[in-house]
Amino acid sequence: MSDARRPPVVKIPRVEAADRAELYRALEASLGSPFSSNPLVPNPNPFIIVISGPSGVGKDAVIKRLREVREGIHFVVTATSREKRPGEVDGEDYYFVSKEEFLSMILRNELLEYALVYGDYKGIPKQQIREYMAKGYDIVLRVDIQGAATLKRILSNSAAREEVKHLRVFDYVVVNSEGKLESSVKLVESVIDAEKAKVWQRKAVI
Ligand SMILES: Nc1ncnc2c1ncn2[C@@H]1O[C@H](COP(=O)(O)OP(=O)(O)OP(=O)(O)O)[C@@H](O)[C@H]1O
Repeated sequence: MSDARRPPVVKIPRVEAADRAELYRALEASLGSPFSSNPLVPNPNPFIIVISGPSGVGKDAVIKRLREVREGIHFVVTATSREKRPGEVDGEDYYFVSKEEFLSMILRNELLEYALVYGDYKGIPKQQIREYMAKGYDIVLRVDIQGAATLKRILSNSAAREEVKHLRVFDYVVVNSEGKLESSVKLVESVIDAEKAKVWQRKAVI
């Protein structure tokens, strides 16, 4: 075997000192072939994206299109105590529950965030988020600006929580300009992709 075909001589780090990925890389390099075709970097964490903004800016339009163009996202269906309107579908538009049921969901701490809007309760069920995150889905939540501020506080990890006082509520601003829905949705997709490619990923604990 000529020198050119021989795997390069690689210094193997000390087992006690090196982390597992470092050790695998060194062993693979010295053998000249990988142990497995699986990447060493784990899959990115499922991601929670909160879409918020004043009424009429196009939140629903952006979410509707995002669902059409992107796989692997789950749009959380809000629970509400208001009456179902004609044409609305339970489990699709909202989960319709009685006021008593809603209050017991609050007591059982089953809601990530809730609000009383014109006498009716609206809230985000935690179980749905847990279930879909466990399956690897990214989660999309749609809330008003007040809800976004609450979620930012809840979803930020404890290290970030200390800084939150100095941060503005939002991480990104997408301007949904008149007639530019496609580019708005593309920008939202880029935000998701960039966040998932981060070395230090956010990890929401629900
Ligand atoms: N980029 C855009 N260009 C033109 N029209 C748009 C654009 N985005 C949304 N719209 C239209 O603007 C209207 C309001 O949008 P949408 O209902 O999605 O807003 P929203 O933020 O969800 O509002 P609300 O909070 O009141 O429910 C809809 O008729 C929608 O089709």
